[in-house]
Amino acid sequence: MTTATATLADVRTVNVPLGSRAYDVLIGPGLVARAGALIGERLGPARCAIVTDRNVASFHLAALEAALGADGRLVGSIVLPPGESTKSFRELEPLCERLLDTGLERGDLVVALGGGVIGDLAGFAAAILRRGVRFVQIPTSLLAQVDSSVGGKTGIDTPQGKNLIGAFHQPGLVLADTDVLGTLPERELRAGYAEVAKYGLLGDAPFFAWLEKNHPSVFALDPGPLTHAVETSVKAKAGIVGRDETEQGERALLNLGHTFGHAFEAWCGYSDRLLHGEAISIGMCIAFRFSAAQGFCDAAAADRVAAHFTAVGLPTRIGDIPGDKPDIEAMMKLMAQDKKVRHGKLTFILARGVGEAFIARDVPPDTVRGFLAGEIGASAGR
Ligand SMILES: NC(=O)c1ccc[n+]([C@@H]2O[C@H](COP(=O)([O-])OP(=O)(O)OC[C@H]3O[C@@H](n4cnc5c(N)ncnc54)[C@H](O)[C@@H]3O)[C@@H](O)[C@H]2O)c1
Ligand SMILES: O=C(O)C(=O)C[C@@H](O)[C@H](O)[C@H](O)COP(=O)(O)O
Ligand SMILES: [Zn+2]
Repeated sequence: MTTATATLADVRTVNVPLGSRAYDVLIGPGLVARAGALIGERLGPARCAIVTDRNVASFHLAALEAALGADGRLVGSIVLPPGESTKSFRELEPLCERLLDTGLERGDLVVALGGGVIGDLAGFAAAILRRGVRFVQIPTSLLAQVDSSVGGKTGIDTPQGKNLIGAFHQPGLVLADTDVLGTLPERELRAGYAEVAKYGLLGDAPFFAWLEKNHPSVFALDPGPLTHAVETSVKAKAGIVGRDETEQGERALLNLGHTFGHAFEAWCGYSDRLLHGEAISIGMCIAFRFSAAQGFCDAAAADRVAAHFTAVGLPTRIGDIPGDKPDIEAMMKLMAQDKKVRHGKLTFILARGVGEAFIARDVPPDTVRGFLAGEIGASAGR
């Protein structure tokens, strides 16, 4: 599914400025077919082990194997089950052993070909294999192209909460081939769009306004608007990560909607019932409604956010989650595991308006409990 006629002139490059660990994110068509040469130019003659999932493999693995096999650098491909539940200890252990069986050395490369699940899992395996081997991200979902492949957060989920076991481990290169999005299911495209909109909501009001107008072209995968949306997102993330790699401060803004959203995902058992992007769509709407309830922003801003997510077909309320409704005490327990908790206090990303998110470190649990109980109550019978 790559464009044979695409040239490197169509490719945008965003640098993630991390000193000795800086790397490029290439965005554009035809990158999978050129992966061998692009990796060779930037990372030298390393050998590669591909990690992917069954869905992605069925469309794109042969092309990547051909690209990496051409110059003899491919040592093997590992194909895992698709879905969030793959981001687990259950899959991590055999993955590490299979990677060791390929004989991959520290200077070699784990190549993650897939969405955020494969990127997070394979990146974490690379971080702990032989105490750290290099890795390359080839993100194949919209979510992975705009968010998870950039910034070095890797890890797995546990019943206690999302991404609670993991490491910061930066990739050496990211190849975001926009052609591969052509095979992504519509629901996954929508879920990834929630993270695109996040960049507008957290710090770029003009970008959010652009999305309100241009979202049909993004969903149609029109190359110009699609590349603009991916590049704007990656630039925003690269800037934040470059200033605060390990989330001591500003990086927490990228967590807008996630304290609520992660708790919903855990409640749903990390299943297809609720995708990550859907969970954070609801989470961002709640964060804006909560901000309005606390007097930080106008109710009109919260309405505007929900109206846009509704327009693109994303869920905005707890009542949009299929099945039984979350239990408030279970939610509070899950949110208490959030990695932003400091001295036992919950941290939320709230907003003064569209494009004006801020970090609120001192939100009293009872205020959150009361508000969220109201959101859950309002969803009853929906
Ligand atoms: N590390 C980070 O900074 C970061 C950022 C955001 C999200 N995440 C994590 O990313 C995960 C979600 O990622 P996701 O939405 O990509 O989910 P995913 O990896 O499960 O991919 C979505 C689905 O689409 C399929 N798919 C992917 N690319 C395809 C393609 N081109 N053609 C056909 N099918 C394709 C996959 O097989 C899967 O079924 C979550 O675990 C989330 O926590 C991490
Ligand atoms: O890169 C970041 O920083 C983010 O917060 C991006 C989020 O979209 C992503 O879901 C991330 O995995 C959440 O991180 P966590 O530290 O809350 O697990
Ligand atoms: Zn996210």
